[in-house]
Amino acid sequence: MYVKLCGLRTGDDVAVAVDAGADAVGFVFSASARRVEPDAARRLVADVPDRVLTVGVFKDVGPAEVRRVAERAGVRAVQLHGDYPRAAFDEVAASGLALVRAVALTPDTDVRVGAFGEEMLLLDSPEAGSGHRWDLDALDGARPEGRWMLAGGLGVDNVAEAVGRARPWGVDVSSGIESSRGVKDHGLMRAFVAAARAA
Ligand SMILES: O=C(O)c1ccccc1N[C@@H]1O[C@H](COP(=O)(O)O)[C@@H](O)[C@H]1O
Repeated sequence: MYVKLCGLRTGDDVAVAVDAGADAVGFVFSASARRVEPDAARRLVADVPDRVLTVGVFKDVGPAEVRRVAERAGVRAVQLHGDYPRAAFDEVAASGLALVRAVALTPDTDVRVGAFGEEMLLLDSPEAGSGHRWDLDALDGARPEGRWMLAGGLGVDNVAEAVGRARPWGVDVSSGIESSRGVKDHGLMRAFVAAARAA
């Protein structure tokens, strides 16, 4: 089970995520209580070993700005939330960044992993980063195959049940590992990785 911990903001957050065995860590560059400045993220990214993927998270930000911020921060991948055309993905990928396509599941969602050139697909709630669950029954008949992550209101207490129902390749979490909005709880971070791996 691939595990991404998102919305990290401090050096201690990063150290705990790496020590807990996260596969990927996310830094939010869009409007959010979790937003970090690119230069601050660059200092955090410097302490992440190569085995852990660093992901910049963007919502409704144009491809040129995504590239500029991602390159400034030094992340290796970007996660794009919003109504991006295929050309925007291609423009970002041309700079060598790996892509995570983040979508909410609707009847019109293209759930084929790689349909927009992405390495990973993220199925999230319609309100990204809200901590809200979504109806996993919607996956019946629309379940992706391959490298797709489940997100949206996951936490230590429900990740096993959610994985059992959705059968994702990976999971992604932000709100569920916080003590208050934007403040990571290091005990919950460790417990989440363990619970996801045991699921
Ligand atoms: O966390 C945010 O504020 C955020 C802002 C803009 C785009 C995405 C954001 N968060 C992403 O939401 C999912 C899961 O969130 P949660 O566990 O339900 O809180 C995760 O991929 C975050 O990167």
